[in-house]
Amino acid sequence: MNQEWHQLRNPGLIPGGHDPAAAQQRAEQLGLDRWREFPRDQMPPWPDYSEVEQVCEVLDTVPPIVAPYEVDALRSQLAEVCAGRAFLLQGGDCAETFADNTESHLVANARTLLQMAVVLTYGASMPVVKVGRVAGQYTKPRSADVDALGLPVYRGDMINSLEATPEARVADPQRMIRAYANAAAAMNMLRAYLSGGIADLRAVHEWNRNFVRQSPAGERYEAIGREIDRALAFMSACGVDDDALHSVTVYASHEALALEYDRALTRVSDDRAYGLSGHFLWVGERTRRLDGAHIDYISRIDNPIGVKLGATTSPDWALEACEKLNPDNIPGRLTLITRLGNQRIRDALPPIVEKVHAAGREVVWQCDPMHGNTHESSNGYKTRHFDRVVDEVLGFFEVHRAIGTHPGGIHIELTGEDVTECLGGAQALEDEHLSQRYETACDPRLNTQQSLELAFLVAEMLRH
Ligand SMILES: O=C[C@H](O)[C@H](O)COP(=O)(O)O
Ligand SMILES: C=C(OP(=O)(O)O)C(=O)O
Ligand SMILES: [Mn+2]
Repeated sequence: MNQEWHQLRNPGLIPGGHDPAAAQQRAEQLGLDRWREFPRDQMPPWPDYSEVEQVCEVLDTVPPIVAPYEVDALRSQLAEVCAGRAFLLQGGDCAETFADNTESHLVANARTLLQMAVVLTYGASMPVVKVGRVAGQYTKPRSADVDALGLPVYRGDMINSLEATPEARVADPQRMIRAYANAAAAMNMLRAYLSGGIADLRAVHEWNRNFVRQSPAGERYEAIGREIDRALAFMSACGVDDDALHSVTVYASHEALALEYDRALTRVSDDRAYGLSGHFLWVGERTRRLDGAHIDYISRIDNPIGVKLGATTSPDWALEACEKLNPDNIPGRLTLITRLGNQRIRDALPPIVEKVHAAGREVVWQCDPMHGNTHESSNGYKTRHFDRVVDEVLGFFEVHRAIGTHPGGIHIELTGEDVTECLGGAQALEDEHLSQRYETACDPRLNTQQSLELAFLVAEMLRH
């Protein structure tokens, strides 16, 4: 039975139980452990590597967080984005934490993502592929090894604790097991809830109507809100199948940073490997050296993958990354996530896009308007201004429209809670408001209102 199931959906997956010797042999053929030989930035300061290895032996045999056929489905959907026929919305916490891995937090984030997706679907008149930074976003690359208090820096709940004591900041490999358990629980809950009513299009639209009613900037968004009302009424009059409007797929993504974790959750088939710690894995700005461990690892798995491109990226580098990460030029395989900053995007993005495009490289272009727009507030908070976030997305659309490429998607750090971490937006948050609810474990996230406002603004950009 088990064997038939695998063969039906994934011809080639090792059927039935687990054969460590066969798996190891295939892993060697696929080079899945070559990353261990390469330079590795942001290496967690594990005090005792043998404990890491013991933990990985456990993770080697656990059931994966996601299924191979879902990974394949996401790649196909991203191929549609690549072809200009769909839009990618990716978002969630900068850093998930074990403490916040609760039903209410997961639902709030998923709901916000779905609300944004409805608005964007309408604005783009195309399907929106929804990807959460969820069920595994537990590691953080950092700019410095020590924090403001002189303690070893917090590197995400998979590695150490945010608590400000020297003991809590020691990297603890057992945390990978807790991260796995939390990721599995999150994915389990999301799958159930997303097909159990929270994604119902009419309910999601009703929440958006409330947003429009309550937002100080609501008037500006009323027109789109009313148009969506009419579209829904039309669909319902046509008898559009209720089920189709009731359930939604949200894929899971995280930064592939703690490579031991992602490697241990990689499963091998005869001819390919799936990183099953999440559907979509990306390599961050601080770990993207082409001769490094992270790029090598993601180059060998079959998932859709991404790489962040910061302000120092040259067009040649971007092209080389495409050749290395997507040698067969498979549409949907590679997403280039630019995070250049609103002041740079209009100058820095065109040569990158032109070079990659002229070479005929298939990529999804995605804009992360968060990480290039971070500054310190007058009262010492790491923050971002909503206007700069919006302006970077605007610049992204301008550049792609001018070149004739598809502005494929956005990548946002957000939460479905009313935190006060980013400035501006219709609530006009200012420096003095930041202390009210500054709850992030790492970077400042757009709150619910700011996220929805961004979605309405991007919908306007998509329509023009
Ligand atoms: O999420 C991104 C990075 O981890 C983060 O921006 C680095 O932050 P730091 O500069 O506070 O270390
Ligand atoms: C670390 C991140 O981004 P970047 O690598 O672009 O700085 C992130 O997405 O949280
Ligand atoms: Mn971040």
